[in-house]
Amino acid sequence: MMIEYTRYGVPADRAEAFEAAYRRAAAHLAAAPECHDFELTKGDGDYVVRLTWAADPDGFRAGPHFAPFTAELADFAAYADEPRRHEPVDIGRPAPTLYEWAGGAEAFEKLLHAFYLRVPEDELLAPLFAGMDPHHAHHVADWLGEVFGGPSAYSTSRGGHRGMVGRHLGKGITEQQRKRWVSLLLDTADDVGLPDDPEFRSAFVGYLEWGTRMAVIFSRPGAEPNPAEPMPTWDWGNVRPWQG
Ligand code: HEM
Repeated sequence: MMIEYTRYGVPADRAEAFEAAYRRAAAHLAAAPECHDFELTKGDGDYVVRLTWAADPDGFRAGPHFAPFTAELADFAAYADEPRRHEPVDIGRPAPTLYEWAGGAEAFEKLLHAFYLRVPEDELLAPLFAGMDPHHAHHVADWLGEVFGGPSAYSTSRGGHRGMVGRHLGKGITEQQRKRWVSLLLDTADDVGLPDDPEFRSAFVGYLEWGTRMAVIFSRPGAEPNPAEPMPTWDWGNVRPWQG
């Protein structure tokens, strides 16, 4: 993840026009898959833009969203300093990751092994998984662990997001099968003792809803997922158990 900061020394009488221009420019950032997040902050006499890139920002500069983005800001380019590139520095976290809260690799292995033992017994899911790789449970445990803030095990060994998407192509997963996958996994989570506090479970279910709906989309005939899409990462939502 790379973060870019750009300072704009905008004169007070042009501040309103600058904010309006950035609001329009932001639509092009939002549409660019390389841009993970952005923020405009205002100080005493200047603005600072923070752009957080999920992928190489040079990809954005070579892509279709760059020209309309810069066009919106053309009148303000003279006020901009050179963008400064930063990388996050690990200074520890004030909070556990979802991965740590769940119980780490061991918890995900236990969950997925129990889940895929049940899958062949399920009339809706069994046909889809009939030719399943014998290490499937372990691979999905690596995937979930990485998404929830654990080590990059899936990216290192199975090709990251592109690898996972490729293994759903052409599977034609139905909405009924998706719902069953989620409900069977949640039942299994209860049975293996995954944390059941409301905060953890709401974040966990949030990811499962998103991830399974994406899996359905990737599995449709003729689906053409974007190979540049980065590995998703999931964090706590608005509620955190360790804050009491
Ligand atoms: C959050 C949702 C999901 C996640 C995280 C997930 C994760 C994965 C991963 C990581 C793989 C590749 C494993 C490998 O590297 O070998 C995979 C494959 C597969 N997934 Fe999913 N999946 C999800 C949803 C679903 C759903 C809803 C279905 C069907 C109901 C499904 C059916 C399959 C099938 C059939 C394969 C290929 C298995 C094989 O033949 O080895 N997935 N999934």
